[in-house]
Amino acid sequence: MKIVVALGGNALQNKDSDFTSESQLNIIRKSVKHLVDIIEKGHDLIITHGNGPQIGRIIIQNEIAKGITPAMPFDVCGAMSQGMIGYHIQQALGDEIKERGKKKSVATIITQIVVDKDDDGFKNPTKPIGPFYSKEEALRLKEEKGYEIIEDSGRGYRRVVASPKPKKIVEIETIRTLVDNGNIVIAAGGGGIPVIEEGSKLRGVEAVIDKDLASERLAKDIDADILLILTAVDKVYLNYRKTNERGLNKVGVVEMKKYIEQGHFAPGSMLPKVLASIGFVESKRGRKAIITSLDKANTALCGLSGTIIE
Ligand SMILES: Nc1ncnc2c1ncn2[C@@H]1O[C@H](COP(=O)(O)OP(=O)(O)O)[C@@H](O)[C@H]1O
Ligand SMILES: NC(=O)OP(=O)(O)O
Repeated sequence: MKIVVALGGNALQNKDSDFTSESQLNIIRKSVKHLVDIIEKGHDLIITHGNGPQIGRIIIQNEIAKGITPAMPFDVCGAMSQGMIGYHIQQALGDEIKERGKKKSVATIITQIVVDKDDDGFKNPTKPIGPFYSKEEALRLKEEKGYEIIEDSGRGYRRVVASPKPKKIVEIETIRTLVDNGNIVIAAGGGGIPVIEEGSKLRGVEAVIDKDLASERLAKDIDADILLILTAVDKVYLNYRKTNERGLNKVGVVEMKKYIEQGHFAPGSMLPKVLASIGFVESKRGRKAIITSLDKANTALCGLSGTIIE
């Protein structure tokens, strides 16, 4: 099977207070073991990943360094996050594959994704980036730096930025060629670098695309069989974090759409995962999406855990 695996933040970082490069590589080394288990079952993997915490921190580094060295624009920070995270996944995955006596090449593709310059996402910022703040810190940053702030699923306050929808993956032919030739590809990291078309040229824009929606685009474009979204929770829940919380196992798209209308999924966190899953499953008969945690990925592929949307 051809599987697009979307790695969420918890596969890339330990906790919000431990952001060293060493810590990121260590957690990725643990995460890739689950991915190599999938590869050993004979599946072809295309890996995407988030970058919300990482791009937020790169932007903070740029803000602090202002006056010493020029600040890089958002699109360049997005490219930096793709390179940084792709490098660690590429190294960790390559080492794990070698250790298990397998032969497979791993390559990261710096990926640009075309967005519509008039996308509503530019007017209404929804993508949380960077660290979590207390309410007081968040209000101070709003005042001092003009950040847009939201409360993020009961986990604290975060800066939000524009998040236009992904329309077209610029490097799709390269990705397809590498996948078709048996390579493991890391692409559309951080949702891809958002670019707009200006005549025959591309121009980077100030935004962060949602990686789950970008993963849906990629999974459709390479004709994947499964979109596997790995995050911090083992399942999608109804009435999440309430006393009547209930995990979803196998769900059809009609039922899932009903739950969206009832407001069960938080925008900026679970909602894009559910929307990406529905979009992928609806696009072709036989396609399946799974939302689960990294440690449940393998059992979920056997239909034994996670939320499976068919
Ligand atoms: N209905 C829901 N079911 C499960 N998790 C939910 C739900 N609504 C919001 N969430 C939150 O969404 C989080 C996943 O989104 P996010 O942290 O943005 O993902 P990522 O792993 O891609 O960074 C979960 O860890 C949980 O805190
Ligand atoms: N770009 C993006 O969606 O990142 P996260 O998954 O880390 O939020």
